[in-house]
Amino acid sequence: MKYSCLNPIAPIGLNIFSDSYENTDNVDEADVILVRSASMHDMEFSDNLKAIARAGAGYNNIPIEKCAEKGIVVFNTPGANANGVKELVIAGLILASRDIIGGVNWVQSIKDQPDVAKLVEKGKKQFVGKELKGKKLGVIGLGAIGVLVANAATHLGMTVYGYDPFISVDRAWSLSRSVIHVKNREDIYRDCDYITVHTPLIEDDDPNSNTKEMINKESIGKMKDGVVILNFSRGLLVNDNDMEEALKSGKVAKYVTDFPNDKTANMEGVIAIPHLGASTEESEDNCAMMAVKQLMDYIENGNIKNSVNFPNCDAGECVSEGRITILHRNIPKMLTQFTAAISVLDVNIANLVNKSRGNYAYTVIDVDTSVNGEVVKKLKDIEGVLKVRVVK
Ligand SMILES: NC(=O)c1ccc[n+]([C@@H]2O[C@H](COP(=O)([O-])OP(=O)(O)OC[C@H]3O[C@@H](n4cnc5c(N)ncnc54)[C@H](O)[C@@H]3O)[C@@H](O)[C@H]2O)c1
Ligand SMILES: O=C(O)[C@H](O)COP(=O)(O)O
Repeated sequence: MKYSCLNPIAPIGLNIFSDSYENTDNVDEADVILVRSASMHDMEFSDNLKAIARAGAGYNNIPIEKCAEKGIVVFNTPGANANGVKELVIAGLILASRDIIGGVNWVQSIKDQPDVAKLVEKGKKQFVGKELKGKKLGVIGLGAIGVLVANAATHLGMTVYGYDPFISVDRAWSLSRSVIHVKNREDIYRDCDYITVHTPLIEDDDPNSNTKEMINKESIGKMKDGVVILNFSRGLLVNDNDMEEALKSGKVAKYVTDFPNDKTANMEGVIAIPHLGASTEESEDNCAMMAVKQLMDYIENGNIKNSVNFPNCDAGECVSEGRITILHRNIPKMLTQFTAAISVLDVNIANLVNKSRGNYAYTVIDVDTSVNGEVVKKLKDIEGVLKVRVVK
């Protein structure tokens, strides 16, 4: 098996690959690809490519539908970098409230003058800030990161409002009881001094699901004067023109973003961080290890965990004589056709697992004899089959 990395991936993760895996710089010959934020939208994928692992959370840099159509399973590593982002969000809250950046830059500007200590005491009043304790924080999106941010902020003495209409049961369990559950974004807009967004970038006609540019003229208009907005999710969650106007008028006091661009990097009132949320040794290690383990389990056993375009499926370790995996469309009569194709050739099915997700489905078939090319050909010829792989 050959793997290719489109971004630097932490060695502790790559070292998990056994001797059966070798690195290649030629993406066209790779069986699996590891990626962080490199855009894959303009890439052509070879027929040999079986899986892509995003060592991170957001996968908007990967064309997941196009991959599904080619039978390429795309994984991400949910939660693996959440603590790194949480800590930077807390730093963002503090940077927006205390003029640490202005103060530090000012000290640099006076450092060659005589009696710096005296100048500091005289000049520090220009950098007076506010405390977070007692302020209201709205967290939109209570996933791996949002929950950690919400919980941490309660320990800073903030009153925290949380909004997520799609929150998972596990996340709900881990959310502090001190977090106030709100059922619509408007409550957050109306009441909060700080608003932080932790949803994926989603473009959808349904305004409840859509997150693209959810921070815009209209939503900002519903917010408190002097609100602070933090965006450690994706730049496109915010309409930059509307933000510029709101910063100029003072409606928004500060905009903290981990995704600066040509416009926001030049805007007054913006604290621009160069996408450092997950750039900690710990997060990079966690993501790399999780990504490699998921890829190996898929290659060696056909198991799918944390895919973003195919259903999760755990058929266990492959102990039977043969195992075939089939990525296919989620349409009627597929299983009947698979079993028919296999039984015609006198092969006995020992175990079968079938899972579906939206338009796509996945079937793992364990057989009592080793799999021959004829079986594979018969399966591949079935309408709706996207990829057939002999795992063993
Ligand atoms: N700055 C960074 O370096 C960095 C690092 C990791 C993740 N991210 C970004 O942060 C996002 C969130 O990461 P995560 O690990 O918490 O992901 P996650 O999948 O655990 O959580 C996302 C949450 O958003 C919720 N959600 C989806 N649509 C929503 C909507 N319309 N309104 C409210 N909530 C909605 C989901 O229900 C889910 O609970 C990622 O998608 C990525 O874009 C950035
Ligand atoms: O979605 C993510 O996981 C983050 O944006 C991190 O991206 P990175 O791996 O390029 O730092």
